[in-house]
Amino acid sequence: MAMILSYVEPPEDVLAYMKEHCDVRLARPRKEKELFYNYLKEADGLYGAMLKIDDDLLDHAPHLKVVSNVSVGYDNFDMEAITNRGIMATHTPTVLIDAMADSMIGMMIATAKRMSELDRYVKEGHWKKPLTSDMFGMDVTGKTLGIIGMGRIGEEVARRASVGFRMNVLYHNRHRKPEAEKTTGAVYADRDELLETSDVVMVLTPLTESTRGMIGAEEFKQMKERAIFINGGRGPVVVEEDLVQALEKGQIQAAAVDVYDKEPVDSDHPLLKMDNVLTLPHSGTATVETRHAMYQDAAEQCVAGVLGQEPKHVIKR
Ligand SMILES: NC(=O)C1=CN([C@@H]2O[C@H](COP(=O)(O)OP(=O)(O)OC[C@H]3O[C@@H](n4cnc5c(N)ncnc54)[C@H](OP(=O)(O)O)[C@@H]3O)[C@@H](O)[C@H]2O)C=CC1
Ligand SMILES: O=CC(=O)O
Repeated sequence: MAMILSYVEPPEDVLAYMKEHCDVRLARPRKEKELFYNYLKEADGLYGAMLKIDDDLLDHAPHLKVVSNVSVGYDNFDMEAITNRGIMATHTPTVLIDAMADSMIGMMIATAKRMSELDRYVKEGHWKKPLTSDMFGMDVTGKTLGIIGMGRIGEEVARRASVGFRMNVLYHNRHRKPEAEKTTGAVYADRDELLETSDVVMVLTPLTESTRGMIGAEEFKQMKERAIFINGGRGPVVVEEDLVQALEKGQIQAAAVDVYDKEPVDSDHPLLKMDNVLTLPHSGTATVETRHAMYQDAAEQCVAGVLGQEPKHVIKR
């Protein structure tokens, strides 16, 4: 019987589904290192999220047919190492789109309206008189949203923003998307135009060699002084130090961050000390329904892969 090694704990029903088709072993690569590597020697499928899958790991996995990520992002995969060995890589691009788009809109509204700051203001007992203008936020309705990396998730953000909030939506990718322009109302812009004219700049690219560090000091300088910056893609797409400096210098108004260079983020990270920064714990898809759907989707693909069938979302290089 084919064996899947899971390094995450899937919901019970998902685990039961996998067990109907395969032998399933659970082991954590750090906490149960020896056990993990023992199972890896025999594994046909590897199931989980965030673990670096590279030559070092694959050298211990001679039978592996499929690596299944419980996420859409796959920057933890060394795709060359994986495909050179004839292993399939899969991910979960469809089931999380709405949850993630909702989170991006939520981050935009919460930051523009200074909601976490005001929440603390009330809870800490400072609300003794009507709010003064120094505590006011910014409207988003009718403003300009710039999306860098308008893919599956970005398109849903664009749709929500243009229909729901009557925002002018600009986007920048390496390639134009004429169909998506028609269905979402988003307008293509070059990077400079997007950075210079957007009231809210949102980053939703994957982490790749071409996006690493793509938003840094120069890009923050180009943004409006009242701009809100939101990173929902991956931490290293943004030069974190430059974001901190841009906020300290008042080059931008505020930020919302769901992803960091190092996760979990250190508790003394400067971003965590700033009132005008909403800091979330990589929780863009963290709803009961969506996380369950991601686990199930990745499980179905892992099972298909080890049984010699074609999984739904094989990552093409
Ligand atoms: N915070 C969270 O919890 C979550 C984060 N994510 C992150 O969001 C990312 C996006 O997901 P998804 O929308 O499904 O991905 P897609 O692949 O559908 O979209 C990514 C978009 O980025 C664009 N892009 C890629 N490279 C560049 C570049 N160098 N410059 C400009 N644009 C670029 C691509 O267009 P083109 O190729 O034309 O450039 C594409 O339109 C994931 O890879 C993941 O990192 C996803 C889910 C949850
Ligand atoms: O970060 C989450 C993902 O699905 O990618």
